[in-house]
Amino acid sequence: MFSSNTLSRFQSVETPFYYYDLQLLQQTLTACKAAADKYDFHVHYAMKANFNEKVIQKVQQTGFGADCVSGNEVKKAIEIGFSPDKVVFAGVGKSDREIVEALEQNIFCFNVESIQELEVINDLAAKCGKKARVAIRINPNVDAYTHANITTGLEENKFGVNQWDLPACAEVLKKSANLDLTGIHFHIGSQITNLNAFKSLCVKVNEIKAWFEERGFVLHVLNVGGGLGVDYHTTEETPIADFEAYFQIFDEFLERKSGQEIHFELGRALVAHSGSLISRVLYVKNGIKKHFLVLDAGMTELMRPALYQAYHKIENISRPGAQTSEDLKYDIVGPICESTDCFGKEVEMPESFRGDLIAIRTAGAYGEVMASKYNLREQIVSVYSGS
Ligand SMILES: Cc1ncc(COP(=O)(O)O)c(C=O)c1O
Ligand SMILES: N[C@@H](CCCC[NH3+])C(=O)O
Repeated sequence: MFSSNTLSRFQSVETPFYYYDLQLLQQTLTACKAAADKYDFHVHYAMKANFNEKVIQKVQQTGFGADCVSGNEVKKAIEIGFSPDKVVFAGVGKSDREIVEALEQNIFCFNVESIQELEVINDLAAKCGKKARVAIRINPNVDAYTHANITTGLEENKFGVNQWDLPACAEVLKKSANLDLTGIHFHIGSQITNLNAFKSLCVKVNEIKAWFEERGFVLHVLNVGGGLGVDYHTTEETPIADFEAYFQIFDEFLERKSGQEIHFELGRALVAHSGSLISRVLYVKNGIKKHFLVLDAGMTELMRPALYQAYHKIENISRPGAQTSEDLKYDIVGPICESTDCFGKEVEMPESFRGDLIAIRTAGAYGEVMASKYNLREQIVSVYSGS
């Protein structure tokens, strides 16, 4: 729950807005860093999860690298202070301009997602008089047991080089004078809560690593991506993900040679719980079959429920401690001209009124950054505490 100071501060800010608990963010980053350091693991923060400046500044100060998925993310990371040798650039559709700009910045490495991309990077690096460090992103065909829309490591997904293309990939690597192979890269999906998925990933990485090493390639880096999920139901009870249990799996199941670095690309688990979307009830519509709370925030501010039917805990923070009843359930909707503009259906809430403040919790990852201008909505603003 929010402190009374925070609640009274909320009264003076125009809704909707994102609220970030920077203290919780710092505790989360510190916990992750300590757990990673224990195994000498390297974490690159997946900037796509949240590139709010205050958030990424804290991430940068913790000593993590940055995992970027567009030229603008690469630029932003460097601008904020991430050292280029801690910046990696992934994505299935890097444009020539984005590649050249990243080459000019001397980033640590491109996570390359197709053989054609490998050839293009080699040509562009030659033109720039550079050697591009590359890791091959491989599609391991490992089930992440997560929502179908956020699974990335199955053969039907567009991401990475398929295993049957590895011989051709090795040929291109051997003949490309302007490529320098740093290692191999994997990412099987997001919001993964069944840690067995990561065990299966380790088994696959061991196999593929051996394949490369048998052919004389030296792999300095094994990058196993991100994907660690958070519990959206227990925002207060488990505000910090179990990083120790997560890293321990890789320590136990991943084979590494001495000197070989293990890299991670965590996004959601680092930032999700520290963000909430704060909104106000504009209207209460009581019907026979349904009661609706119409908020001033919509799918334009938080798209996850509309996009993946994602669950977020919704609280009426104007009525702390007020009783809920089985008989009073609301559909919590926004003002956007779409029927999917709904944050939750049949949500048990205390009786709510126009003007009440509503918090949509665990919205720090893939929330603000996925906001859109649809319906010519206002630019979303952010409020911070605990800095
Ligand atoms: C290549 C890559 N790395 C890292 C991430 C971060 O994932 P998460 O936020 O689930 O940790 C993603 C997003 O799914 C991704 O596509
Ligand atoms: N945007 C997604 C996750 C996709 C992660 C990026 N590959 C979410 O909101 O859960």
